[in-house]
Amino acid sequence: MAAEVIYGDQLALSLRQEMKEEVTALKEKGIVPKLVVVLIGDDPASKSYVSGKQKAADFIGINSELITLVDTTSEQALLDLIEQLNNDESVNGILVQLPLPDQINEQAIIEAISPEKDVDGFHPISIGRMLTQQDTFLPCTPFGILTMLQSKNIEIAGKHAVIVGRSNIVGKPVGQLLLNEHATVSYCHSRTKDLKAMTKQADILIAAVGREEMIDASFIKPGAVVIDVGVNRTEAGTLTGDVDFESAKAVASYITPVPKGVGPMTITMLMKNTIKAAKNHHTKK
Ligand SMILES: NC(=O)C1=CN([C@@H]2O[C@H](COP(=O)(O)OP(=O)(O)OC[C@H]3O[C@@H](n4cnc5c(N)ncnc54)[C@H](OP(=O)(O)O)[C@@H]3O)[C@@H](O)[C@H]2O)C=CC1
Ligand SMILES: Nc1nc(=O)c2c([nH]1)NC[C@@H]1CN(c3ccc(C(=O)N[C@@H](CCC(=O)O)C(=O)O)cc3)C=[N+]21
Repeated sequence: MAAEVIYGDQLALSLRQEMKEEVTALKEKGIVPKLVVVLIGDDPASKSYVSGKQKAADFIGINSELITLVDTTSEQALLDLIEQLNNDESVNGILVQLPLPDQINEQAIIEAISPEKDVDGFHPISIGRMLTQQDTFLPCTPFGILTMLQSKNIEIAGKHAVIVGRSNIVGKPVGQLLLNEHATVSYCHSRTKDLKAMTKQADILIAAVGREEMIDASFIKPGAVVIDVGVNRTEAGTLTGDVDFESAKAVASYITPVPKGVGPMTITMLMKNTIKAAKNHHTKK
């Protein structure tokens, strides 16, 4: 039997509709959530992501501002901008699009953003809070994946989740969120000896590598849930995931497509975090 496809774009739309109503109600109380996105350089993939985010913000009624800087911007200039945004009472969320050019230390930038405005959930304080299961901004892609699993009532507790990829923004935190939901979690990466032997054990398989269709049916246990995080641009210019969708679909129980899978959910959770930041700011005043 073919897997059920979990369409992130459809779930994203219904969540955005709910958020739009919530923002309308907040505005009646004088609260207007505001997100500032800082984009350095003119990488086409980054631009496409940023425009998706702006569309979502417009739809929901979130005030979003894009600051574009040249790719020769110095680390100090970016730190100064962040300080200014940290001190700006009207700004609730700050996102600096990654990756950054070589002259800028990424970790220094992530740590400069006020944890109260860290809607990406990348600050060490946010990560520490996630690890210790305190209230925080969850990183958007892992949060989106969890929301997709929950939307289908997919059982996580006691299941073996295998994550392929251990980046700070996707692999590591998605494993942590699934651990918090009581999964047994294994991480695989470029030094893993026998990848297929690992992925074959997965009840929930998360592919977050960035290699075009590297996971085909032969890596998947029949009936597994397959979440494809990869967004790869092919030579032909189309988008494809880390999973060979057609072959995987024949053995999995659930599968996410690319595009229209995890990507739109990442953006949606960013909006959710921005609304949360605005509400937090208001209750603190
Ligand atoms: N849909 C969405 O919302 C998002 C999608 N993405 C996409 O997800 C993918 C991953 O992104 P990101 O985590 O930032 O990428 P990174 O490049 O930071 O991490 C890739 C990970 O894959 C591992 N890896 C590389 N080659 C292999 C291999 N042959 N076998 C096993 N593991 C391997 C690396 O291992 P090692 O650590 O040993 O180097 C690393 O941990 C990309 O396609 C990206 O575009 C990213 C963010 C959001
Ligand atoms: N500070 C920061 N935060 C991020 O969250 C962040 C980042 N930097 N840098 C880059 C990655 C990548 N990422 C994506 C988000 C949405 C889609 C997405 O919506 N993709 C659509 C397709 C979009 C298209 O057509 O180009 C889809 O999968 O359907 C993709 C990729 C967020 N990232």
